[in-house]
Amino acid sequence: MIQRQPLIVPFTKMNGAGNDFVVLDNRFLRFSEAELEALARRVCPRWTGVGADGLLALDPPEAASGDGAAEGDASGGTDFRMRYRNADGSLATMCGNGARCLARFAARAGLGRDTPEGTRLAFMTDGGRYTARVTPEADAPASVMLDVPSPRGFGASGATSDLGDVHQIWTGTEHAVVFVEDVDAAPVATEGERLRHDPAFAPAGTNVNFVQRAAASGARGERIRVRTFEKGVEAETLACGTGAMAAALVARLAGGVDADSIAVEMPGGTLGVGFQVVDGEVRGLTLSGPAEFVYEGTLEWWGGEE
Ligand SMILES: N[C@H](CCC[C@H](N)C(=O)O)C(=O)O
Repeated sequence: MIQRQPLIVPFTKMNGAGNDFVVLDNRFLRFSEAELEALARRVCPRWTGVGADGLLALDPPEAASGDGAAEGDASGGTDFRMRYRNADGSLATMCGNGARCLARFAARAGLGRDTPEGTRLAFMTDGGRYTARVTPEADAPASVMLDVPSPRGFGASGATSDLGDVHQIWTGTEHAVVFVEDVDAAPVATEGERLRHDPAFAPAGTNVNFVQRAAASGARGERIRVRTFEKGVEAETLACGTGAMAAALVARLAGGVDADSIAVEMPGGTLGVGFQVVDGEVRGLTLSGPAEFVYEGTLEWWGGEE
């Protein structure tokens, strides 16, 4: 059917440490996966759209039978379903900063359970079931802590780089990690893009993180500096949550950083990564940091492809 009037779509602009998103309340809008893909390509470009690294949609919770990945958690209910599309419309199984922003959006919409420490929420994603805690609205600046399922697939990637070893780890989505002396001088655009397309990561591809360990020798190394080239944005972003976790974990497992709580400085802000390593296994992984509302607006949507 030819649509003669645009649909007026309310949206919220948010960011987590500069990783920015257009957020839709899809409980009411009910856009399909194909529509969300097309919408992401329409609204994420910075000159002709709103400008964002990705599109987030808050969907109603799925029936319990759909929550198969709930990891045997007897209390496996969820408050909502997260959908995420990269700026180019591609699906990412997880976005750490996006999940933190969507948790805050959901808490403000009245979802979750209020406790003295803030609002607790559970939600399903394409990367499994997550829980989050959003600090009370009165406690500015707001911070959101995400509890993250254990990472997988840590090891050598098979890709090579003149910069050194290329590690890989899955923290909800695909990540490569390369250590550098000076992250400010790292060739993020060129070497990041090359590794993103390296056959070792086909067919999914990978996000690529350049990591600088704490400079001072003798320091316990609780701080690292990271810049990330993101697939699906096909550029460096100001911060990446799953990338911060990948960088912190590889720094701990292979980078000589002896800490279970690592501050990850990214160009747009600092994210906190916590975990324990028990018998070589990572447990209790968390990601925390800011999640901010920027503005609300309305989009004109003509449907489908222009
Ligand atoms: N910025 C996101 C990652 C998006 C993942 C995406 N670029 C992909 O894997 O395709 C984060 O905070 O984790």
